[in-house]
Amino acid sequence: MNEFVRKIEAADNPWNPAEFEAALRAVGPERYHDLHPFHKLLHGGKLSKGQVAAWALNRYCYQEAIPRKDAAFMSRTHDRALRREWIHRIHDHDGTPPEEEGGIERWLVLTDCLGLDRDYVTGMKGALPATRFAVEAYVRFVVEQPLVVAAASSLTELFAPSIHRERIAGMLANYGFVNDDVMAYFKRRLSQAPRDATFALEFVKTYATTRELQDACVEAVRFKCNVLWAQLDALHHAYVVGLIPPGAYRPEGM
Ligand SMILES: O=C(O)c1cc(C(=O)O)c2c(n1)C(=O)C(=O)c1cc(C(=O)O)[nH]c1-2
Repeated sequence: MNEFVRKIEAADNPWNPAEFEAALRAVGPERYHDLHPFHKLLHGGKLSKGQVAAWALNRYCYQEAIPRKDAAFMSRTHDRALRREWIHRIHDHDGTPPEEEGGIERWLVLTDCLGLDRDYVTGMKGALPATRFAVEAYVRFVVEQPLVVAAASSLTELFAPSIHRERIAGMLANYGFVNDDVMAYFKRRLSQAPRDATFALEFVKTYATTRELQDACVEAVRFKCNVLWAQLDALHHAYVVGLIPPGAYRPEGM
C-alpha cells in the first residue's frame, strides 16, 4: 500500500488509548539509550575518571537545554492549567532558591567531584559539537511541532527510572570517586520523572485524537531517542575510539 493511502486510512482509524500507549512504550525496548555501548561502559565501571568527566561535561548541555525547551513549550499554550502543571519541570532543574537548589546545581556537584571547573562546564566550550547540535535539535523540535507532538517527545522519561537505578548502583559500586551526594541528581529524578511522564502520557493520550497525530507522537519518541543516542555516539567516538574533535575537552593522557 502506498504511504499516502496508508495515511488516509490510518487517519480514520485512531488507536484506542491502550493500543496507543503500547505503541509509545514499545519505542523504549527498541531504541532507548540504555542499550548504547557507552552506557554499558559507564555503568559497568569500565571508564577512566577522565572519560566519566567527558560524559558529565557533555551531559551538562542536555541539562541546560531541558528548562529552555520546557519554557518554549509553555510559551506555546494559552491554557493556564497546563502551564501551571508544566512549570514545575523548570523549577525542578533551575531550582527555587533558597529552599530548593535544583537539578542543574546537583549536576554541578557531580562535575565538581570529577575535577571540572564550573565555569568551564557551564561555558560549554569543551562540549562536543554533536552534543550541542543534538540538544538544540530537541529544543527546536518542541518549538516547531504540534503541541501534543512536542509533549510526546518528553515521553522517553517513561524509560528513565530504570536507567537511573542502574546508573546509581553501577557508579556507586564501580567508581571510588562517586558517593551518595554525587548521585543526588539521579536519586531525585527517580520521583520526578514518573510524575512528569504520567502527566505527559495522559496529555498525549487525550489530545492525539487522530491516527496521524498518534503516529507523529510515536515518531516523536523515536526522534527523542535519536537525540539521546547521537550524544552517546559522539562521546564513544571521541573518548573511547579516541578521535577528540578540535577544541573539545581532553582528559589527561588522551
Ligand atoms: O539519565 C538519563 O538517561 C535521562 C534521560 C532523560 C530522557 O529520557 O530524556 C531525561 C533525564 N535523564 C533527566 O534527568 C531529565 O531531567 C529529563 C527531562 C527530560 C525531558 O525530555 O523533558 N528527559 C530527561
